[in-house]
Amino acid sequence: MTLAQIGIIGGSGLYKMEALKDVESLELQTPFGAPSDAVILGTLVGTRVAFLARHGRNHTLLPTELPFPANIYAMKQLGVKYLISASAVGSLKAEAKPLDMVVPDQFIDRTKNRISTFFGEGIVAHIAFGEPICKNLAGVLADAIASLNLTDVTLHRGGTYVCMEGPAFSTKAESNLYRSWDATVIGMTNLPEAKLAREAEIAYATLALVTDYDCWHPDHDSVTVDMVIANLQRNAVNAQKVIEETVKRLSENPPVSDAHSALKYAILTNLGNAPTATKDKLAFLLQKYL
Ligand SMILES: CSC[C@H]1O[C@H](OP(=O)(O)O)[C@H](O)[C@@H]1O
Ligand SMILES: Nc1ncnc2[nH]cnc12
Repeated sequence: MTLAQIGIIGGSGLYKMEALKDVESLELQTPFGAPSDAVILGTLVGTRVAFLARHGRNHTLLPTELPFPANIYAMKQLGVKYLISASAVGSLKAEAKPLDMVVPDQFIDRTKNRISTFFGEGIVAHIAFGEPICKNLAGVLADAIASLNLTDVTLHRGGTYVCMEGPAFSTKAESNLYRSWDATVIGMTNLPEAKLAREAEIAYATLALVTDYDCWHPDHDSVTVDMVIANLQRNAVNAQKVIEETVKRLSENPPVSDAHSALKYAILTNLGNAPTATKDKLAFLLQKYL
């Protein structure tokens, strides 16, 4: 049963969607454990959506501690087909200034300790990930941002998000290295989420909200949390407006997405002979293919 077709994962600063009505709080369990916190089901501009605070509503989980598989599987269990991730990021380019919004189209993986697949235990799959973000969902998100004409906010369509392990911010040498790779923003969370969402055949797009210039910038010797927090609060207000407008557009005109059939040619194992326990564990992902 589908409880919500649109999911929202709120990152640092976005722990709650103020405009949700008819709210239900679900303490979910998945075969991959419990999600970061209760999933909040609610109505936004007439559409049921599922909201999850990525680090918990009281921000208690480090990026490395995040239960990414449980978070994405929980969204799948609810019937989510489109997932919007709101995330705080540092900027690696002068033109992407604090408070700006970036809708990235690529990732570079610099994580070390993340689980970013549902597969294993007798079932092997290799999803295509050349285009890690759903272009159509990202287009709806970017158009929604553009339509709002937010004060002090410039929209940047496309760009590369470097996903680092953290929790410490980068060194200057690292920050300059990522700049030399032409990356646009840096964060600590979105890449494992995007991979798992693709395996779960959920279209995924990132609303990257710039909080700081990372440490490469001549005005910043290092990134500090107090610098980030001041901008997080303004970003959270803007993010909610953007999400509301995006949900309205998605419900009026749900886009097609390659992500919705990502497993079609990805599974190498003959599922007929695969371990029953693994098939049961992955039931929400595999049901179409069994
Ligand atoms: C706010 S400082 C660093 C913290 O913020 C970002 O989190 P999220 O992507 O959940 O908004 C970044 O990835 C770090 O986890
Ligand atoms: N400079 C930065 N590096 C990594 N993650 C961030 N999140 C917000 N700012 C960041």
